[in-house]
Amino acid sequence: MPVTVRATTPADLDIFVTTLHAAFGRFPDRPDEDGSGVFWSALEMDRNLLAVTADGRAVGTAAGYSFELTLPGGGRIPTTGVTNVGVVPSHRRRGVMTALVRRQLADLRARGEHVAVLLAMEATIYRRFGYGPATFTRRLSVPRARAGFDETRRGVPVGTGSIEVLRRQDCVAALEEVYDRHRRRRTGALDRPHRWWALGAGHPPVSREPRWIGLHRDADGRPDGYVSYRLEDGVLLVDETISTDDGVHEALDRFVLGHDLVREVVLQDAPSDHPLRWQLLDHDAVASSGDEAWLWVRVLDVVGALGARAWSADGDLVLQVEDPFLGETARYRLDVTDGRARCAPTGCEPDLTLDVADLGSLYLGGVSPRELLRAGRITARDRSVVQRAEAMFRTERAPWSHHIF
Ligand SMILES: CC(=O)SCCNC(=O)CCNC(=O)[C@H](O)C(C)(C)COP(=O)(O)OP(=O)(O)OC[C@H]1O[C@@H](n2cnc3c(N)ncnc32)[C@H](O)[C@@H]1OP(=O)(O)O
Repeated sequence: MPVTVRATTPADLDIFVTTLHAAFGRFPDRPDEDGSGVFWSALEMDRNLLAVTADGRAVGTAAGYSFELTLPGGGRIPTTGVTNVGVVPSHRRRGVMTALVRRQLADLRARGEHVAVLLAMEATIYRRFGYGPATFTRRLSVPRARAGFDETRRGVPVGTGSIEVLRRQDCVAALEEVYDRHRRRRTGALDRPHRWWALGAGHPPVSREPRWIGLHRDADGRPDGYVSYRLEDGVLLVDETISTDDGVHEALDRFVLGHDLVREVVLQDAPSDHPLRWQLLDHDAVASSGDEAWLWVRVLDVVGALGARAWSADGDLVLQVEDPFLGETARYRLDVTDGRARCAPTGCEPDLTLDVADLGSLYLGGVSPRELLRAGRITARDRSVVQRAEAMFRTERAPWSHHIF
């Protein structure tokens, strides 16, 4: 049965939420009277889509949030966080999602956006639509009894700040401000618009669920980091540790790893390059699990996207980018001088040939071209090209994203 995809308005909120929850098999929570209090409260109803059957039944949804994404080199671009894609079980596998995604990608291109991003429910769904996994997280668990820091390291930070334990609701403004400073500097991070904090939308510590916050302040008393956590049956679970400085980050890690009445500390969704095991006396005390993709990137405009980020090495590359979902193939010449790129369509022979989803994976510098070559995902003219690509795409730190939307 053919469906029509149409944009929603605020008047569609109820039908949007009901259809979405039917797709997920859940009953919709209702937000508080002021519109706050559940993760989807920050929906932008002028940006969402509904798939409707010929007899007027809503059977599918897709949403977009307006975010800003931090790129390698610190540039920031507007991007859409795609989410709430759902098709009611009675209408699956008939192309409803495909119709929603096709319309959404066209809309996002019309807005002039270079990339779209999403968090995937299942890693098998989104590659076909041109999204590639681009940032990664892992779960780090440490038995507290083995959590001693190695004080003989050459670079043990000299802490001049302090940590205060507060309830989440008593320091929201400080959390918002610290997060905002962090995300402007961290490649792969998304902003958390004020509206999310004001509504308590999203997940802790943005949402209003009770949390303890270790708020770090510098020597002048200015907040410059925090850790959001709770204790469950002797396990201290960290939602996120946010700071703009490695020394502050270590101070916050020391704080949770030194907490009394705790058997184990779990850093959920930690960056993939967290140096914790190199900071402890017992290298093997840190168990890493749950390695997974977090942010998936979909390049919409190759010229705009490649021109917007900074590059770690100068050089030139010709990329052939294949986009089977949109039925497009094109070659682009990338010329990098002093870390900035000029990118333009070309007719030259390609150095690298890759799917647009793999370009999305490489874009933020969190995935190595060599690894994709070894995996058979990209092809290269010769080895020297891969070395050059490796040096150019690389970023100093792994990109990390931790906004749940
Ligand atoms: C960013 C986010 O919102 S993540 C949340 C995604 N939503 C959910 O998981 C909610 C529960 N699931 C659903 O609502 C639906 O099954 C959806 C949205 C995942 C898919 O909707 P459908 O309308 O059935 O997809 P559609 O018929 O367009 O299928 C497109 C292709 O994706 C494939 N596909 C669809 N769902 C899945 C899946 N869960 N895993 C792997 N492949 C899938 C289909 O087989 C089809 O492949 P083909 O083109 O080779 O034939």
